[in-house]
Amino acid sequence: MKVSVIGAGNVGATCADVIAQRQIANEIVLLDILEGIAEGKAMDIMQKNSVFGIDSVVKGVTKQYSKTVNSDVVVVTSGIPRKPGMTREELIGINTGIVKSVMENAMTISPNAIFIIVTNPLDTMTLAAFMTSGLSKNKVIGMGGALDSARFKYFLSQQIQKPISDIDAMVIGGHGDTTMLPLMRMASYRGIPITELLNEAEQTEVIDKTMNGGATLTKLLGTSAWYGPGAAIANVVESILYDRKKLIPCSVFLQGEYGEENICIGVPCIIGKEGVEKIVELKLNKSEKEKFDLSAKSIRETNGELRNILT
Ligand SMILES: NC(=O)c1ccc[n+]([C@@H]2O[C@H](COP(=O)([O-])OP(=O)(O)OC[C@H]3O[C@@H](n4cnc5c(N)ncnc54)[C@H](O)[C@@H]3O)[C@@H](O)[C@H]2O)c1
Ligand SMILES: O=C(O)C[C@H](O)C(=O)O
Repeated sequence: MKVSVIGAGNVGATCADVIAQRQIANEIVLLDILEGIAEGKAMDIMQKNSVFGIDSVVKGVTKQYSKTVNSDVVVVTSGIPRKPGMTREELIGINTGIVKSVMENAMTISPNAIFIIVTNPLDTMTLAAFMTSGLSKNKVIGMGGALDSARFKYFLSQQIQKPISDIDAMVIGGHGDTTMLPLMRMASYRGIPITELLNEAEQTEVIDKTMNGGATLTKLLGTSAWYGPGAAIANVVESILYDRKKLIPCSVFLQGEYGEENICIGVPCIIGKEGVEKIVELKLNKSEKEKFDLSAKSIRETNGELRNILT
């Protein structure tokens, strides 16, 4: 099984490393436009593989799309990350052109691949990849909700002082500081509703921390995060390659689901060998639906800018 990762920066290289370490794919190609960076990171990962006796092969290339031929999954991590104080939406100008050109180059050489878009602003870049590629909607998956849900679980575990693996929780909506919708009503600790364990103020605190999770890390690191993102991408890749049919919130093109159309936004999806195999429609209550609608409205505003850039 072959995975290509386009953009060998912090997130792309970490994702390749996790995929290799967990032996999710036997062949991983890292590609970047900067001379030598992908080759160097691939060599470093291979030397780490040598320490642990891992046989997944990681190759690094500069601009050589021919090496990505017939990939089963292509991960798009190319693009500029935000700096402290910025929003993800501010990246739209430069990242749209990058995502468009990467899709053009990668899809002709891997006609059967499923694409995972990571570049920010995530929901709008997923729409850009979908619109400019002409691929079917099941083959273009935006990774945002998988990471946001991981952060939600982390902050819940901190608040209730219980292990992360005992917590189940999901974030839907946009992958933006103000557009995320952490579903507190559905979060649980081993089946016990979290709403029975935390008072309203504590719940609000966890929601705020989750929504600002990316911004908090960007402030601490001076650039955006990579360990959580790399792992969250690898989880989506694994569900596709092994047809695990995991329920993962992903940004996908909606045509009527959740009352929305012609937009990519985070919703729970069954992810398997066909990519997005099913969109699961949760019964949102009035307040959740209002927040989801506001999230979609805000993404549409950014999508308006996208249409201006693309025309
Ligand atoms: N969706 C998410 O959950 C999530 C999480 C983290 C980061 N991100 C986004 O992912 C992107 C990458 O973040 P990062 O921290 O790895 O940034 P980075 O700067 O470390 O790496 C980006 C890499 O992309 C490369 N690149 C630029 N243009 C390219 C092109 N046309 N073809 C191939 N490679 C190209 C750069 O040379 C660089 O190596 C950013 O847009 C960031 O906001 C999204
Ligand atoms: O916060 C960012 O800009 C990067 C990414 O979207 C994240 O959530 O870590």
